[in-house]
Amino acid sequence: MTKTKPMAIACFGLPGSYTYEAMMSYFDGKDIEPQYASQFEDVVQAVARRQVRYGVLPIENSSTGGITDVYDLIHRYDCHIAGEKYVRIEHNLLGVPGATLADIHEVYSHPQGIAQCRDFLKGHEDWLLHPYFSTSQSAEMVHKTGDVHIGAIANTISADMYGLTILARHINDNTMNYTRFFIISAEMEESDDMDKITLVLTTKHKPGALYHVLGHFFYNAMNMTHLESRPIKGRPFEYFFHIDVMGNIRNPATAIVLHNLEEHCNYFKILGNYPSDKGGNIR
Ligand SMILES: O=C(O)C(=O)Cc1ccccc1
Repeated sequence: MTKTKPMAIACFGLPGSYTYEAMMSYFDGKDIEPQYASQFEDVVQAVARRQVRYGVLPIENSSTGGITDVYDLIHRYDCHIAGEKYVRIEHNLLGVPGATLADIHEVYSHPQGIAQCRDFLKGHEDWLLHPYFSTSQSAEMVHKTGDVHIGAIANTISADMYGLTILARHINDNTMNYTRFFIISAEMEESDDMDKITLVLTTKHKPGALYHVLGHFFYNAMNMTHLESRPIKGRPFEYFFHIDVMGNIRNPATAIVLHNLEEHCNYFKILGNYPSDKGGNIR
């Protein structure tokens, strides 16, 4: 019997990152071979160069909003969205075994980790905060230093994986803290069970242009679930609009709405049609 090769997946961070959690739950039961990358761009590049089948990246947080550089990268590298996954984010302050909260002077984490724990960190204004590659890489780094004065903001999985202790538990400002992750691919995927569409477009330079774009969804009863505007490089105060709507591009009624919408845009691209995460993890 021939053995099939595991599916190569590019994952942001090191094992234990929140993106790792998203990957493990999205590909649960599948034979995967993860390749870890410290930078968002490395993940997108590996997908665009077809070195891996899929990439996994954070795209949006329920408290801090869109992780905007990821939108730009997916579009710039001509990648597509093949799936999404929501993960509950619970941050902790981790230190080396033997450290106490009073020992900590410096804290490392992904910028999202630091931004989501502002209230807790306000209580420790003397701490030096270091934005770092990912939460898991911060945990690994603290482990390597062996220094009781240095902490990392990360999840409990990273505490276990990198041999750290939890000095303060659940330190995120918002207890209902979720991040949405994208599963990206080089090719556009299509199937009948897909129910969410992500588009990127620019409007014509006319008053009310965005109003008309949004009106297409409203008058055709298409549920728009997200809108993100991103500045266009070299064109001050002009924007790419990234829009999520519910639907399947194989549905003739949906295809007509999208076609009519395209006529009203200067630029229009379907980034992906994928099965929405039914929010099984949101509680
Ligand atoms: O650094 C990580 O672990 C990531 O996956 C990025 C991130 C950081 C904080 C909240 C959600 C995602």
